[in-house]
Amino acid sequence: MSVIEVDGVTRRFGEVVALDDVSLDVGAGELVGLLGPNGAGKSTLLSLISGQRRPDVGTVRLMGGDPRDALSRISLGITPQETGLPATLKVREVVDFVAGHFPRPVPTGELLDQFGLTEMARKQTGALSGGQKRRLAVALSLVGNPRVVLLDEPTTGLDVGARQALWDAIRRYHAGGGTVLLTSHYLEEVQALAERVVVIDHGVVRADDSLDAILRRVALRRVVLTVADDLSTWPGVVRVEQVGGTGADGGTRQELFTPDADALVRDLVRADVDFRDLEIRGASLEEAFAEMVAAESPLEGATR
Ligand SMILES: Nc1ncnc2c1ncn2[C@@H]1O[C@H](COP(=O)(O)OP(=O)(O)OP(=O)(O)O)[C@@H](O)[C@H]1O
Repeated sequence: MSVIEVDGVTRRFGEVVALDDVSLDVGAGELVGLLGPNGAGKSTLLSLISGQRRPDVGTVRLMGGDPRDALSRISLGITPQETGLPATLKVREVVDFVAGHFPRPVPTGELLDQFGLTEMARKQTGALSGGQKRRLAVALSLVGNPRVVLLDEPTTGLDVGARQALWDAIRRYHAGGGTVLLTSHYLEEVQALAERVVVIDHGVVRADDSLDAILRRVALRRVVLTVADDLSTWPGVVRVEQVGGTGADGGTRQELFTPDADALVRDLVRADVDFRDLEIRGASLEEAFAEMVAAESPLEGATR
């Protein structure tokens, strides 16, 4: 069953075409990563799915109904990019307040526990750090026991530990049958969580496929080894990146990009090149993304 159905949707803001004939179907229980550079149209798409805006052309269905109808949204949780929390309410009070709007909320204590917020339950939200506020904002999207959640850059601004904890919470929700559509500028976040990736750029869907299939589109493999020789002009090596300093034996850790890792390794062995600690890696989502979106795309530095 489709939880989200976006069919031939165009949305303009004046002269700007934020979404251009976008179609997207998300089935129950899917975890979909929506990836795109700044201004690609991701937030606009989420705002149409959550009924905050209407498309100019095309249709959007949420749980089979009109997302502008409150009944369709009863099964929806959402964490927007920026969340305004009432600064003088305590964490527990905010959770209770939001829970009060839903027929089957997650018990407040349980939710606080899941998101590591128990110790700050009595703190006013105005006294929380940016990362704690973000955790609370994502927790609030799940308080109503939703069947689907829309997370707009859920872990922006979080440190590594807090991000991992949030990923675990998202995974748990998904493992329990929940449907997730998340946007992220962190490619490793999409790679870590999503089973399916939708790449959007300039309002157009550029790719919509399983994470594995998207990664397979990138032809290059990475052969990582420590070697003293300069292999940048070796046949079959497209590019070399140095990934570590020079060791006592004169060897440096190098990453060789090649279309055929097997052939390259066979050649190196045949030529008796003295390498060690060989590793072969597939493409990263970052490389796949760069191939799909124009080189001058403003996503530079997106893997912060
Ligand atoms: N309320 C608005 N008024 C005018 N233009 C808007 C409005 N909201 C979005 N836009 C424009 O629509 C396009 C898509 O914006 P959107 O916020 O959906 O992109 P995004 O992919 O979410 O970007 P980011 O990653 O920076 O959050 C941009 O060109 C943006 O300037």
